[in-house]
Amino acid sequence: MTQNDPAAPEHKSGFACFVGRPNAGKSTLTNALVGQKVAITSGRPQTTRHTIRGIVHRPDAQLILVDTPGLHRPRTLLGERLNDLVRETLAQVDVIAFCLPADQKVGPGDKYIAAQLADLMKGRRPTPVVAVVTKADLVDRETLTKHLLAVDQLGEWQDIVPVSAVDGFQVEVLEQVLVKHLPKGPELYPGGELTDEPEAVMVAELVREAALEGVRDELPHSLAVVVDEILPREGSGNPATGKPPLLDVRVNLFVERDSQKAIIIGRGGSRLRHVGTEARKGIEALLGARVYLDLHVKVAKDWQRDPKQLRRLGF
Ligand SMILES: Nc1nc2c(ncn2[C@@H]2O[C@H](COP(=O)(O)OP(=O)(O)OP(=O)(O)O)[C@@H](O)[C@H]2O)c(=O)[nH]1
Repeated sequence: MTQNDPAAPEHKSGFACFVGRPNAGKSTLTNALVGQKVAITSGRPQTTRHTIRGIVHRPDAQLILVDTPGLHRPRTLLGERLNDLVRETLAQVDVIAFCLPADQKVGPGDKYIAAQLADLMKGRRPTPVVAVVTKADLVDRETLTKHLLAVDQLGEWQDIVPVSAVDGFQVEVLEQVLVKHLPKGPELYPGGELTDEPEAVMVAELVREAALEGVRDELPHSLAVVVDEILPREGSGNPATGKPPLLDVRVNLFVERDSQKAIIIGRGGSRLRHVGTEARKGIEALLGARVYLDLHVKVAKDWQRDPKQLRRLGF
């Protein structure tokens, strides 16, 4: 069947959104579907702060993935804002993928989300929900079967799909299932475009990822990263030869306490230098140019609880 075939199914397009408790594998799955690193994964809970879209292009469909922060019980003002953001997103998408990791029993966090989704499904225009059992590679067949049954009991899902983003198991099947729920429609984004996030947000995410690598405790919730400026350095680069300019990228890392600042910076600044080197590699790949990365660590006391600070930091 060709695209010009009158019997060919019409093109579909729309939005899918991933929800699930922190660390459920939402970002990794988004990346596996889109095939490029657009959302950060740091191995720590609640690191995805921004709604990042990846786009799956197919001849018959365009699937736009909205990767949200985990829907969780709010403990702080930041938590409440994140939940509002999630609910707003959920009401607007065409299909929701509820991620539940196969290597963890269905717990209170999952039940909380299931209850929220059940509420949403009672609405006038209920959004279909597909349950996705992630990290299938981490468990044996028997455990997976038991888990699928437990997930089935948890709510009224349109489909239940086990996947592994790491070995690719059933990732295509999931894509198929999500596309099935999209309405007929034209391409919403021109071909080839993988994300519509502003570059600055992606640069901030790369720095955040590098800064969180290997640090335990409170830090994931207490670190906000804001890109101050991205400027081509004067006199660098040569349009005639196609040599890209050197970019000066200035980034602020906000923590809540002096002790956290010390953790980020490390002894004699060694850790921050390492963070800079790691983040720079990703930013150069992203922007396709050489980068001079200037990192500044600042203390913004209790920023998670202060509405003014939250606004200033972009939440
Ligand atoms: N073995 C295995 N590990 C996975 C898989 N998917 C994700 N992980 C790991 O699980 C951890 C969490 O994955 P993320 O994709 O960051 O999870 P998330 O749901 O986006 O997390 P938050 O942003 O905190 O809500 C990371 O260490 C991933 O490498 C998978 O299919 N198999």
